[in-house]
Amino acid sequence: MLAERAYAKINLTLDVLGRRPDGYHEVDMVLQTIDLSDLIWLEDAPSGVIEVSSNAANIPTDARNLAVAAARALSAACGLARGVRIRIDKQIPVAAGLAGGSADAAAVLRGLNRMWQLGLSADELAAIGAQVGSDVPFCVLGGCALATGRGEQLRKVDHDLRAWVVLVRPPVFVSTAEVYGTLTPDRYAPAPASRAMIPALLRRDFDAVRRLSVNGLAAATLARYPEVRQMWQRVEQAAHVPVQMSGSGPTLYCLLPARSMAQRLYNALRGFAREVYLCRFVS
Ligand SMILES: C[C@@](CO)(OP(=O)(O)O)[C@H](O)COP(=O)(O)OP(=O)(O)OC[C@H]1O[C@@H](n2ccc(N)nc2=O)[C@H](O)[C@@H]1O
Ligand SMILES: Nc1ncnc2c1ncn2[C@@H]1O[C@H](COP(=O)(O)OP(=O)(O)O)[C@@H](O)[C@H]1O
Repeated sequence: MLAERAYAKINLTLDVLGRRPDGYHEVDMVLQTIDLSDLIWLEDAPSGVIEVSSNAANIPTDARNLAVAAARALSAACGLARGVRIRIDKQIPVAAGLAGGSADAAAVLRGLNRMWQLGLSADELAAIGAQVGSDVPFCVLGGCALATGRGEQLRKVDHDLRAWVVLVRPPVFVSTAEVYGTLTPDRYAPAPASRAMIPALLRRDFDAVRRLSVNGLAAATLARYPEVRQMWQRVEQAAHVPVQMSGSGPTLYCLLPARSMAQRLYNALRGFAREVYLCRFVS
């Protein structure tokens, strides 16, 4: 039996540059790992079957589970036919823009690489992860990175800015495909915000990082889900600092420079939102 942590991410920036002939969108995003995580348990299954179970009732427990898809992709890439029992202790909210499923998939790739002694490099695992989902390669690497292409091309951003993150998850489930599907060309960014965000991270300029955070999918999600728009307004009123959305949403976040400030905001938001989380950047 082996355990592997699966960390969530937030999008510090997310710019959509255009639509590709394969139906995906060309993106430019600065992704940051945060210390909100699922725990993945892996155990050999003599049956030869890949099985998954979880404490979360709202994720699939068949081949649609991204953890199962990852185990299958890894087996296929290595020409193996081994079984594994996967247990997901879920803490990351589902369909929330925090890459919970991708994080689980990445943890399965890292964990099976150890358990099956495959000796694959992080880059090789990331390439297999790209077959499972656009955000999986980033979740294999973790930390902070610039993600381009459909999100699978990564350049590490080695910064040591410390920041606290207060997350609020409005009570709706958002489909990533649907949000990308409703984007119109007027939402495409002429120049990606990562160009200014990355230098700000590297010089540890917290105020600039907070000011520069953008999300080119936010308008589409807000237009489709009025609950998210409402929550955004309420968080803004309570926080007195900028609010941003992660991924395709609906999770909203505020960045704070100190734990005491983050704790105060967490307490305030708990007054009107059921799902609030206090986290920090993980490098
Ligand atoms: C929006 C983002 C931002 O980090 O995150 P989440 O909200 O999912 O956390 C990602 O781009 C999501 O990545 P991920 O969730 O792995 O996407 P995938 O499974 O590969 O794709 C789901 C669907 O989203 C659309 N899609 C995804 C990525 C991309 N660059 N362009 C797209 O148009 C496609 O319609 C695709 O069928
Ligand atoms: N292991 C998993 N954890 C969470 N969601 C999963 C998993 N496997 C498949 N899914 C499905 O993936 C979709 C996206 O979920 P998730 O990865 O949590 O959100 P997001 O893509 O917004 O970051 C959901 O519809 C969910 O049912």
